[in-house]
Amino acid sequence: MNSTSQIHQTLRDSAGIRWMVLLFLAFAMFCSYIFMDILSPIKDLMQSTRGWDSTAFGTMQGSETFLNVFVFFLIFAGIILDKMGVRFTAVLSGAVMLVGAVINWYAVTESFQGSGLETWFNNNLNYIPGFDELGISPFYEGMPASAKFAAVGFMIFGCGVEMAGITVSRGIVKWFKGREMALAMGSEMALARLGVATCMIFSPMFAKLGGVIDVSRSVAFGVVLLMIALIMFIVYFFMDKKLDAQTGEAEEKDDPFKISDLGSILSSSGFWLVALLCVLYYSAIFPFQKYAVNMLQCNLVFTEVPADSFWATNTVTVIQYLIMLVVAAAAFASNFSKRASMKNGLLVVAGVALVIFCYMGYMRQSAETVFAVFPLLAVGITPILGNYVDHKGKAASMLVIGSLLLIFCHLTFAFVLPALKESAVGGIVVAYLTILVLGASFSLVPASLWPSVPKLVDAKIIGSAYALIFWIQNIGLWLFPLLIGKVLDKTNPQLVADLQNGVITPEEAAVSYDYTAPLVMLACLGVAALILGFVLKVVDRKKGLGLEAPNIKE
Ligand SMILES: NCCCC[C@H](NC(=O)[C@@H](N)CCCCN)C(=O)O
Repeated sequence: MNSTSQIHQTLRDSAGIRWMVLLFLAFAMFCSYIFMDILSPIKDLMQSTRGWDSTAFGTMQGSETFLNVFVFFLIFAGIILDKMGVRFTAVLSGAVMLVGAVINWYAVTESFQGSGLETWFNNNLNYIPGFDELGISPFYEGMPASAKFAAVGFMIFGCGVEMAGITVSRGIVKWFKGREMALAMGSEMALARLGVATCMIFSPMFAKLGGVIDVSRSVAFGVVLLMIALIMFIVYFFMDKKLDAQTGEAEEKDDPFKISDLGSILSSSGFWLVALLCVLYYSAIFPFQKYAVNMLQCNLVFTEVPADSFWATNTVTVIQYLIMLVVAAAAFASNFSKRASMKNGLLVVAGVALVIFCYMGYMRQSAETVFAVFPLLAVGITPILGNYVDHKGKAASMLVIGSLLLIFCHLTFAFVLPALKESAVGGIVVAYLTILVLGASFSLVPASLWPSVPKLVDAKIIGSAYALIFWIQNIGLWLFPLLIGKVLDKTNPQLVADLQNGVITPEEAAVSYDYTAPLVMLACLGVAALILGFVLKVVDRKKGLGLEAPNIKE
């Protein structure tokens, strides 16, 4: 390298540094995704130890999006991002997530029970004028105090995590535009999915550690990870500062945010189609994810493994997690291997490890470990599909295929799985296959949707564009966990009555719901997303949006 090219080299021109920056951002998102779903695999324990029924659980989970949607926090987050820049917003989002998480943790601790704070929450927040009338209050009369306070923490965390999401997206565009942008976004999402799988495995383990159930241990684990996420963002802060010093750029100063920028985003039909498709698709995935473990518990018969069996030990949990890392690492590495034999070898290793992972999940007879395979497939293939979008394009077609697979999976869960309840092996096999196909769908849509946004709006307003899409998406993410909880209670009236009258225990009730109605509702969202996908293909052709074109011109 001669001295002139050294002078023009910036941090982002070095592939190693660029990918290291991605690692910091992605690891922070990995930690936040763990926290986001930390209570999902222990819904049954929340019911049996804290008295959260489906409505309380759904309301508390839905609160994550409350401030973002109804107080328009996400829109402000977009403005902060475009005004203050990526690095400031990254650190701010890390701090906000941590504050919310600590509150959430305290709410589910033993110390909260019987405290003055618990009494206060029991006596207050039972009626929120305006919000109650509109049916959008994140609290209701009779909601357990711990669920109310946890909801307060979770809504603060929700502001931080969504702010982090748009910030990381803009950060990736800043460091990777014109390079491997979709692969980088796919890799970031892959690590986030690994976070969800990690949480599915470790959250129940921490809650049941030492044979004593304490749900707050799981949340504490998430809080520690969020501290690490904040450190990652701080490290990113300094690297990003150095990049700006090298390039002499300061996007936020050169291109200050103007409210009129929002107008130019909103007048784009392509933007609207992508935003609507996003809300429909994600509403059928993330809210489902919060109930999926419980849905499996209700639709499959799990035989408790004897406490002295090898399959009941925490060692198995750790081994299974290591196997999961092999699946993820081998599939991920296959993207970067130039030799076909090496690539295929890595994919075979990933496939074999995946089968072992599934077998272990079956032997452990727990719904959490069966569902843990869902994000795992996405870990492996999201980067592969991102790479495909970078080099071959076809993003709009991938959105259509992803929606089709989504419909197929929710209908299988709704009608085929309950029919196989008596078949111990058949039920699990169908559950695994359907979860894997859903995982493929969950790779196709995100890998193609997010890298398409920079094609729809001007580069200088990308932060606001992501914020607006996230805001629209958050309306669905707020509504659907709540709706699923309500639909579950409404379509299981006998179970709810038996529980109230003490005919069945909370433990029995927790695993006896009929999930058909909520699943059909989610399949309908898939149908609407599919229709929008076709419309988007037509609009893309007519307006030449370039959604089917590759990101990298070769
Ligand atoms: N760089 C891509 C960022 C988007 C990833 C996307 N996340 C979201 O859409 C979040 N708004 C959702 C947060 C979930 C709330 N429970 C993803 O595919 O994960």
